[in-house]
Amino acid sequence: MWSSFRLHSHSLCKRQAARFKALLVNMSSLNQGCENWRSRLFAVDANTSLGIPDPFYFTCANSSHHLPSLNAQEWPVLAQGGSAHSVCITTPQRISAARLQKALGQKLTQEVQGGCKVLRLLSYQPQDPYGSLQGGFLVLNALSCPSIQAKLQDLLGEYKQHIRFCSYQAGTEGGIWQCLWDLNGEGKEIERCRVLKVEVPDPSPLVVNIKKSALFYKLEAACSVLQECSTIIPEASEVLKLLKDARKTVNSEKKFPVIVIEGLDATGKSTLTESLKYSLRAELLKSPPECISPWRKTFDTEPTLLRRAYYAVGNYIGAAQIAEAAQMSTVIVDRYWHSTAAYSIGTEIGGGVPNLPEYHHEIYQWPSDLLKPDLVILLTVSDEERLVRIRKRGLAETVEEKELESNRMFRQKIEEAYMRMENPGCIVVDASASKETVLQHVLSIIYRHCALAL
Ligand SMILES: Nc1ncnc2c1ncn2[C@@H]1O[C@H](COP(=O)(O)OP(=O)(O)OP(=O)(O)O)[C@@H](O)[C@H]1O
Ligand SMILES: Cc1cn([C@H]2C[C@H](O)[C@@H](COP(=O)(O)O)O2)c(=O)[nH]c1=O
Repeated sequence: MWSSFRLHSHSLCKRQAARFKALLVNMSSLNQGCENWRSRLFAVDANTSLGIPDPFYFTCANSSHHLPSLNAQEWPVLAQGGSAHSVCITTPQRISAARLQKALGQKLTQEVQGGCKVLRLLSYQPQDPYGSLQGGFLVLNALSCPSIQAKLQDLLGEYKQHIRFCSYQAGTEGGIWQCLWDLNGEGKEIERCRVLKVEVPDPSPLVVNIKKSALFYKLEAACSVLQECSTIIPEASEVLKLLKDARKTVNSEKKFPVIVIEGLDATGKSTLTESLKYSLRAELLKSPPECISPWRKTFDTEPTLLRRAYYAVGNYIGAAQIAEAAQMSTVIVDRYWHSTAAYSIGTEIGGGVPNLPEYHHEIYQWPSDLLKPDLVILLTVSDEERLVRIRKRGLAETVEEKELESNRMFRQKIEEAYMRMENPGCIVVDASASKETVLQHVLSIIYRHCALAL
């Protein structure tokens, strides 16, 4: 890195050379602190609507590193005269970091328009992927726009204590350099390092992110998020209080079967579960449970970490109610863990089905401390039929439901995630037939699997 800087400095004019000297002084004082930053592994998430169908990965190191340098031609945006900048959120406190990620995402997409792509960026230290994960963004500008850096510095100035801002430049030797900027005052370059090629890493930062902040495989993990945010979102304490109450009378031995009905919205779950309730004289429960639904809107507008913790805790409150009800009758549940998992995975992995983690991956497994149903039915209908049903129904939609309506790839990804769930897996039922035919089909599956008399 040092020799490359020296080579580079030959062509610098006097003023630039003076600035460069100051930079080296800065670097030596910052070298210790930047060691961590330099070896980070970055994942840029796919975003089909922005024309990035697959995630891509890179790392940064000094020039003596053995990995091949990323060639400017391999980052077409730079090769074609565009620009690239990254923002990494360094706040260690996860609730603040999650809120900052959401606020910055909205700000960047609203304010940097005109050929700019704002992509989700995740990075970690390979020696400690879970402890060092950081969120952020990569801003790609296809057009040559010299003012973009100034605009970003201006936009990000107020967050300077909590972010690391970098620009990317094609070097004279054909490689790419990542330049770390100090956002104080006019902003100045502090350090630069080479951008190196990385194949798909294991674990992928995208999967680490799911396990850390989008899917909770233990009640304790989801509760600690709600506890941490209860000072800023009082509703979180209410949810925890209801959890405590619900679990006071937990019955672990079920006497009657528990049957879950899953599927994308408007596939006919409510219609079917109401009919099953009547046909089987069953108790009908829904996720999230009614007692916490007054706070659903609040959590739906919060960042992923908080929103998913709410749904996760909802499953455990639901589990206590299911266990109680299963003492007296068959229980039908409209959505449960599989919805929580499929929507989290489908939302947190960009692009299409090929980007999902492979079959039997740990993220498709059931949480060990959550009551398991005896049977899970997944309703599927064609895209066309589902849209007809949504329009006929005319209810308000969540952001995801709107996304599902407009984005076929997103729909396929969530449905595929449902199908990859294991222990228990889903039995897929084509629900395009009439309501009565679907009911009879599902009843026959229930009788077969749950040994109920016809
Ligand atoms: N088999 C069917 N054939 C035709 N229409 C149906 C069928 N099942 C349900 N519908 C209609 O489709 C619409 C959506 O059904 P329903 O509300 O049961 O879906 P849902 O899966 O519960 O949706 P959500 O998850 O969004 O609450 C309703 O208008 C319903 O009457
Ligand atoms: C239970 C549950 C729901 N969601 C999201 C997925 C959809 O956007 C809506 C559907 O809810 P509806 O009450 O069936 O209309 O909620 C989720 O993300 N995670 C969950 O656990």
